[in-house]
Amino acid sequence: MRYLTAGESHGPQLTIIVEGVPSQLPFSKDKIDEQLARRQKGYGRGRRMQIEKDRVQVLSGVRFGKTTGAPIALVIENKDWTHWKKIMSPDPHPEDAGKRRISRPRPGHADLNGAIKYNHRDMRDVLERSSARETAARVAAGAVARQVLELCDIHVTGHVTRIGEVAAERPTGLSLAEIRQRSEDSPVRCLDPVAEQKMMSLIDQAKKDGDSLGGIVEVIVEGVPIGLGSHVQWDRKLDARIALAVVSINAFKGVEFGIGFEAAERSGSEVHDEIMWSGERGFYRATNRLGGFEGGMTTGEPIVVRGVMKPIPTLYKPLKSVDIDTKEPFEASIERSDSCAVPAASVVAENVVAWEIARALLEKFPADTADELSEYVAQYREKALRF
Ligand SMILES: Cc1cc2nc3c(=O)[nH]c(=O)nc-3n(C[C@H](O)[C@H](O)[C@H](O)COP(=O)(O)O)c2cc1C
Ligand SMILES: C=C(O[C@@H]1CC(C(=O)O)=C[C@@H](OP(=O)(O)O)[C@H]1O)C(=O)O
Repeated sequence: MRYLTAGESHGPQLTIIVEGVPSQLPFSKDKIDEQLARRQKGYGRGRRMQIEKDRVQVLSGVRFGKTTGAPIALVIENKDWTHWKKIMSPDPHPEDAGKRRISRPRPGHADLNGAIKYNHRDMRDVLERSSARETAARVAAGAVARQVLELCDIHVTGHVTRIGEVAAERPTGLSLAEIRQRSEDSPVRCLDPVAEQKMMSLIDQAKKDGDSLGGIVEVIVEGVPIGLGSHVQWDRKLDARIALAVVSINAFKGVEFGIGFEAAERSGSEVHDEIMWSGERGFYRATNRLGGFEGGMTTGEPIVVRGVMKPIPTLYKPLKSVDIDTKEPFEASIERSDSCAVPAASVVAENVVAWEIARALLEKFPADTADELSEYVAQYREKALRF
């Protein structure tokens, strides 16, 4: 499977083309809309989310509720575009062109590097595409992948484990359904009600101070067969591909699996997951400290991956920067902005991870139809159990 996205933050729409989805897969537009709606929520989002109401249009590759095997073209409209038609016009000499030219780069955003690289004197030509509006498109692609995963009884969920200085570990023993429900009920997608309140106050304070906050999100995937990904070539290692997908989310700066960076502090006997066997389960692990991966392949234990998001770069609080025209320093660049988007980003993370797993699943079990795929997976699971 592969996909491409196109579209600017204030252009008419986001466009997604998804290819490689098997035919005859029951396809639900509502399930995509559900993921898009989840991404729009979250305490700390700015005014743009009150304008948008993301819904997908399915333009190809689906007929009478099932995939045909052809490329699936999806569109998400930007409602805000009506206010930006002139500024975003593709015409050579649009009326008002240049009126709102941006010459003041924000530290932490793509503005300055993109302007120099692509020779744009109006940094809108950079920020429109570097905007995390594009993550709506990635969520739509991920929501298609989730439908492939559901067919094979693989389920993905996520939650927030930190915002700023407030951490909230996942209580042990929660089922995936409970994690999903609790994070769904929380405005910051956090599983701990005490931490939730602290996170919300912290976001209120950051907003008041004209500042922003980052955090950490965790994604958990259950039902993954042993052996997705491969040790034989660097770019086939599935943990590495998931790491790329997570760090490619706007403002994400790092990723870890299982105990992650804590592995550096522990000795081997406190890190590696001992191998067990039972007739009922086949091979399994006593613990899951490595987060579901060894040798770039899934171990069959839940995949546990965390990503760290830096604070949002657009601030009301002045940060030093230099105007690209006058070369004079200035100290404030006021733009409408989110103050914390970690809860929304956890939904993006779930969906980009879902995409990578579905892709790896179809690499291990190449199938033209949904039936073939579920049959191959079931056969393999049986074989692995008897190994
Ligand atoms: C869901 C989401 C919403 C975001 N909202 C904003 C925002 O309102 N303002 C902003 O400056 N950056 C926002 N960002 C972060 C920027 O898009 C990101 O920092 C920028 O593209 C630069 O890329 P980098 O941080 O990955 O280097 C958001 C990120 C995500 C994932
Ligand atoms: C539009 C979305 O996120 C945007 C991401 C973003 C940025 O710079 O990344 C800036 C803001 O948009 P605007 O410039 O219109 O205020 C966010 O709201 C979205 O998530 O759908």
